[in-house]
Amino acid sequence: MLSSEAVTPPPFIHATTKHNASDPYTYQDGFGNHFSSEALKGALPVGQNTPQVCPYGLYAEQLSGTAFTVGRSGNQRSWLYRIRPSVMHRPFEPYESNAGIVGTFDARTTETTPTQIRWLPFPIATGNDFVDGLRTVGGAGDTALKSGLAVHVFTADRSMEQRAFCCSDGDLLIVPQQGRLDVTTEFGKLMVAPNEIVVIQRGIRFSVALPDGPSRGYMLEVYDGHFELPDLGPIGANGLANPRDFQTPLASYENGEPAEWSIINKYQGELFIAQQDHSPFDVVAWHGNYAPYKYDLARFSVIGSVSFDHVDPSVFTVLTCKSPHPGTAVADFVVFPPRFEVQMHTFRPPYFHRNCMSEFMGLIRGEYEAKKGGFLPGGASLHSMMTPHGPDASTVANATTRELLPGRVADGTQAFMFESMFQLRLTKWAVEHKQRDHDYYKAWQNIPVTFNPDQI
Ligand SMILES: O=C(O)Cc1cc(O)ccc1O
Ligand SMILES: [Fe+2]
Repeated sequence: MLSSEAVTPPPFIHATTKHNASDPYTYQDGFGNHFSSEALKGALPVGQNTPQVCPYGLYAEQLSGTAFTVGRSGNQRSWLYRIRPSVMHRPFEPYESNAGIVGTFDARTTETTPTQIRWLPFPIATGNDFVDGLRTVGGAGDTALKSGLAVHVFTADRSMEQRAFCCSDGDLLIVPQQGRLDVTTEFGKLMVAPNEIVVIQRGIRFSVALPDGPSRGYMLEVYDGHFELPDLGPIGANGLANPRDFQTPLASYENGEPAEWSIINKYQGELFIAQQDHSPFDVVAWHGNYAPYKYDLARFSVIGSVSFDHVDPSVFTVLTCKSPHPGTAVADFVVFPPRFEVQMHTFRPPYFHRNCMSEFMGLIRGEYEAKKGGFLPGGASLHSMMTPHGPDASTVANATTRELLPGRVADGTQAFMFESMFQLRLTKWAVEHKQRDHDYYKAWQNIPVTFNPDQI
């Protein structure tokens, strides 16, 4: 029997929906909705997108997230009503201040190895904002052909000031690990705490302030498609990440006073900068279904085995970016949430595995259930395609000898995985990083041989 003492309270759900339009961190709930939002009453044109003159003298601008002719169920676009059209900027020039962003993954710029790789926590460098503190760990494919993905980490101790970033190469899924990110976007503001994620789609301008000081996190970039909720199959209509828990900002704008702003644009894997004399966050109203959103991982409704065996981690998929191959993702964002474990006569930890997908993992907090040390918050691991991996020796020793009482697993922790059908190549920065743990292979060397042919 499960005694009440043995039960740790369920995870605390901290983000509450607010409907107070005077609070800039106010959200609209839902995934993939056609939202409408206006910061000034009457700013959204009624019944048409492009009136001859828009209310309040605003300019209409469409942001297309899919080709015009994509079918209705997949078509994504928004209409923005702004003080100035975003074309009012001076020409883009190469941006030289961050050479750590990589967008081509060939043998000249990157390296590869099938060895299991782990990094101890990436130290937070000083003097960088979110853009200058971005480093590409690895990736695959080609932005120009809209095929592939990149994995980045960021460390920053300065807010972006009068600087906006935009990624022309793909959609960004950002996972803060330390310190909240105060994200101003063209669509409004989002406050994103560790254990929450934010998705900012291709082309959307945003700026990151750091209300808690130094910050660190991970970023997945997909060069094609958009994130969607995974199908639920026999699970039914509810569970995993529920659509109503995704939150999109309400319109909020900065006034049109002249001020010098920089737009830093990642285009074809390279950074460019353009100057303009006004804030890019001058959108007074918008409508559409192409807009950033955040999600609190504590709201994930966990499915698992209640009888025996370890279920594949696909049941922990929060978001997926599908490829043309059914069931095979360009990238899945998977979490390992706190939950009950009740399986009988079962080796309960993540099983030993060789996968036809690449597995990049990070840790937001606590200790991952398969690694008792070495895999630390703010660090990362990569188990490449067909590379063997699994629980470390001490986890195996415990899992094979423990009494299988019902219990809690992973309380207070949150690990995640970017799982991809692509083979990742690593940047020199990642391969040569001083935090790379060259002893990682030792995690598995002391697994005892328990084979006994006379046992039965
Ligand atoms: O720890 C890992 O590498 C990820 C992982 C998790 C799991 O629950 C099952 C298999 C697996 O590879
Ligand atoms: Fe695996």
